[in-house]
Amino acid sequence: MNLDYNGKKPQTSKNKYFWQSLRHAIAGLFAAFKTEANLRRDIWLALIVVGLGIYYQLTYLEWLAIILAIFIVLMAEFWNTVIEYLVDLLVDHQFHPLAKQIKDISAASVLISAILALLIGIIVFGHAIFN
Ligand SMILES: Nc1ncnc2c1ncn2[C@@H]1O[C@H](COP(=O)(O)OP(=O)(O)OP(=O)(O)O)[C@@H](O)[C@H]1O
Repeated sequence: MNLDYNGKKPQTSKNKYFWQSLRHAIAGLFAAFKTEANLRRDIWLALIVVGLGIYYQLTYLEWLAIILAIFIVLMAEFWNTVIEYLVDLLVDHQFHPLAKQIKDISAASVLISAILALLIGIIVFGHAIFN
């Protein structure tokens, strides 16, 4: 994680303007993509799924289901990353049974979202391929 602020005083007060909130949210997006290999893998998978969707000419409702599935998985990955950082901040990488439980349950939420995406993918592409 890059914690170098180029000598500037880091901001710890609330954002005052929308563009400030947006800039920090985009910085968070880049930070997550830079550090999380799982997130980068999910983006590649999502791009492949979108390519297949274009190839099989999915309907309006099928696209809706696929887009929802992709964003639910990404949201779960982002929250999992947040929880991992929070736990590391709290226990400073020391072993703690509760830290393990929190991280494992958080990882389980990603697994559940991935199962949902897989089911949606099977239903949508199964229908598109065999009909
Ligand atoms: N402080 C800790 N105390 C106890 N167990 C921990 C601790 N930190 C990590 N673990 C265990 O190691 C696993 C991996 O932790 P880590 O923070 O590296 O997640 P990760 O490999 O980035 O997970 P993911 O694959 O979901 O991104 C956790 O699921 C947990 O079982």
